[in-house]
Amino acid sequence: MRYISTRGEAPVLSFTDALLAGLARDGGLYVPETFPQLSAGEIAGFAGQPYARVAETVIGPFADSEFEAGALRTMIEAAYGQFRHPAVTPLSQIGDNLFILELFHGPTLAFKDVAMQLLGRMMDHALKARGERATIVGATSGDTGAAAIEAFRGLEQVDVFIMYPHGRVSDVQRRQMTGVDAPNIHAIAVEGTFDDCQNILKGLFNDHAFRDGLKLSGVNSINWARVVAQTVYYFTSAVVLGSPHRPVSFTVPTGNFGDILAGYIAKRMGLPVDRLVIATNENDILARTLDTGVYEMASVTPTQSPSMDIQISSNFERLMFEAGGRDPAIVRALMASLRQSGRFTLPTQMLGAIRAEFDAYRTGETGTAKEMARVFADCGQLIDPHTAVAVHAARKALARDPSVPMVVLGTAHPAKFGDAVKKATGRTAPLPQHLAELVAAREHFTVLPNEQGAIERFVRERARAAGA
Ligand SMILES: Cc1ncc(COP(=O)(O)O)c(C=O)c1O
Ligand SMILES: N[C@@H](CCOP(=O)(O)O)C(=O)O
Repeated sequence: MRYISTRGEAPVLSFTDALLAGLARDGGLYVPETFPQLSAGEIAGFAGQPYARVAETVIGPFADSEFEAGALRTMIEAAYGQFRHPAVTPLSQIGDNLFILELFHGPTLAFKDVAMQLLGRMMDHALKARGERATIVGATSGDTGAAAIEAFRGLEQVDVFIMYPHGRVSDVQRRQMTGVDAPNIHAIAVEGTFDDCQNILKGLFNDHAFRDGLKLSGVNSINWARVVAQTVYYFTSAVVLGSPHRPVSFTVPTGNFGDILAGYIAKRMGLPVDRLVIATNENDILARTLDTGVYEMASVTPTQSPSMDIQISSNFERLMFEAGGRDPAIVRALMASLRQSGRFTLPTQMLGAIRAEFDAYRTGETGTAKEMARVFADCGQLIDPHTAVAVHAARKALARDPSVPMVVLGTAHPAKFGDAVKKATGRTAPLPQHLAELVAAREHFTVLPNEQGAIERFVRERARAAGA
């Protein structure tokens, strides 16, 4: 399988090259040249299979022969052996035809672990095979950073630099990043928002001298391997609910658009997905875009679901590429407009193609808190504020078509957002023991200004790949 850039001006790469590259050199995102197809029979065969077996079948065609025989299976088994639930991503039911897909049973209690546990192993494997080192940079609103630090800490081949918005992540999220004392891990508190961190991240990749000198690599969902690993749980959950004989819809709490894009990819691979529902908090740029056709940035409002406090939703670019008939010139023009004026208008055909697959709903702060309280009152289940945003949206979507089962992606454990959960429900979700110890540990982090130059200097001084 070969990978092309959404902007059409970067080298075509293999899976492992795209894995190690992160962002394409033209500023675009890598996508596969074609989507592998799974037949109804193959999907039906997933019923009763362990998660790791399904992962091997779904991910295998994207990476095909790039790992030596048995290596992908070994990495997948090791990655999902880290999860605290035997089903890896179990489903629970909270209402008529309404289900939560629990994606938070990994080491850092968020859906990011599902992809990151595998990504860490694949990168380490590829780097060792090439005898190379890499400098991994990441931008996080809290969860990606913790998952990356957990997956990469102590690894010989990589140094990891994670930028997070100073003062805008939950206490547990911050301590999961800053409580790790490992020589290859660097937590950077940037004086800005998550969008600022992500802009700097893209700036680092677009500075080709810096990028090449440091052998830069990325673990955000701009990395295609992240998205493909997240595709697996759409298959496992839909099959439990009767697919491929029955369509299933999904509602996804959305920020950078990686998680819901994975659902779209699953559909393109043959999974009978009915609707894909984008759930946003008050930072509702995507809901506005689907409504009006205009993607227009506004300022970021801090909310109790901080991981979705975002205006630049990177993976929307991959969807625009698909919905625009894979024409990179259209994507380049729209992204240039965003850079210049903070907005773009989707061409009519592209907007129509997106609306044919996606719906979008916004949930405000009061609705989020009420939803946490309602799910607790109805089912005795604590859910985190990101999941609550999505349950609220899912109820609206279900009211329009109650006949299709709706799966809400439960993206974080309630204990990660203890204050918001307690305020809404009066209850405390206890942290698992291994995290209780970590969040009590001494914190290690550096506060830096919201300037690409300052981050470049910091990374250059500390990265072991510098000059390698
Ligand atoms: C808990 C949680 N929910 C939802 C999201 C949004 O996911 P995505 O950025 O893939 O849209 C994030 C961050 O990515 C998150 O950490
Ligand atoms: N909400 C995310 C933001 C980055 O998302 P990613 O999926 O692109 O890594 C976070 O928790 O950091």
